Amino acid sequence: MKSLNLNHVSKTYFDPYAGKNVNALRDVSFTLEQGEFVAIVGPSGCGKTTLLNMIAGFLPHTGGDILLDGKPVDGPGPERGVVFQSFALFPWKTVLDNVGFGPKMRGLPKAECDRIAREYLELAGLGHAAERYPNELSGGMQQRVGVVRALANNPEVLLMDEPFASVDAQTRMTLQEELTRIWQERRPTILFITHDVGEAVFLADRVIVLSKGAVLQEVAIDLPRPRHWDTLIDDDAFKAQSAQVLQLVRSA
Ligand SMILES: Nc1ncnc2c1ncn2[C@@H]1O[C@H](COP(=O)(O)OP(=O)(O)OP(=O)(O)O)[C@@H](O)[C@H]1O
Repeated sequence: MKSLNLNHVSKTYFDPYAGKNVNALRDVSFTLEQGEFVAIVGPSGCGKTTLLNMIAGFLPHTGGDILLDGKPVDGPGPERGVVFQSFALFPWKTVLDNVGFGPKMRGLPKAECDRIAREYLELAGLGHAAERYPNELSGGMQQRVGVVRALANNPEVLLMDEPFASVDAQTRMTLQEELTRIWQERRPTILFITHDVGEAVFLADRVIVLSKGAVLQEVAIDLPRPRHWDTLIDDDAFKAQSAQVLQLVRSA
């Protein structure tokens, strides 16, 4: 992927209860370049999930253009991987087969699917769990499997919608550190949606703040990498950037 461009994108829903249209997104424009890690934050109801679902091709947009390498997005595609908060691993498949599912769907031979799956599991420190079934894993481990399953498809852009929201705070910090480490090693393009300002600043190169369906401001995050919570939690630059983004979200 060279770039993902959103040009003046809007989305109007019809709300059958109120009997009128709701403008969930208005005139949203931004660009994601190859290998960037961008987070989108904003208060509840500002349109984050709607935006991600439209980029994923699950929902049609009602105005503007969404272009992947210049081509309009008009449905889901394998070049866009998606990880949700409530991930669905196949309970009847082992962890190895869950992660190898995408490569298998691409028609690769079983040995190659297993090789790819093992490589990604090792990358996430899950090599030892390859033969287990999802219900034998903790919630944090399942979430890791969900992330590497999406990565094993080798997507050009990874779309993540609050993927760590349902795990405990300790595990969440570990998952955030792991994701930044994997991102630095592989450099996938990532668009990460969260309502957690600390998470957004910790992970991203750039944070886009949404307010009432529109882009309020983009904030560049110039913290050195690799990023670790042990050092950043008390780092003045991290605190200042988090405070800046938090103020924007609170004013949104
Ligand atoms: N299917 C739908 N029909 C009508 N209105 C909808 C629909 N889905 C979302 N909306 C409205 O669109 C707006 C944006 O919703 P969206 O779920 O994208 O926000 P969000 O920022 O992801 O919220 P949260 O952080 O609470 O998940 C809200 O006003 C919501 O009520």
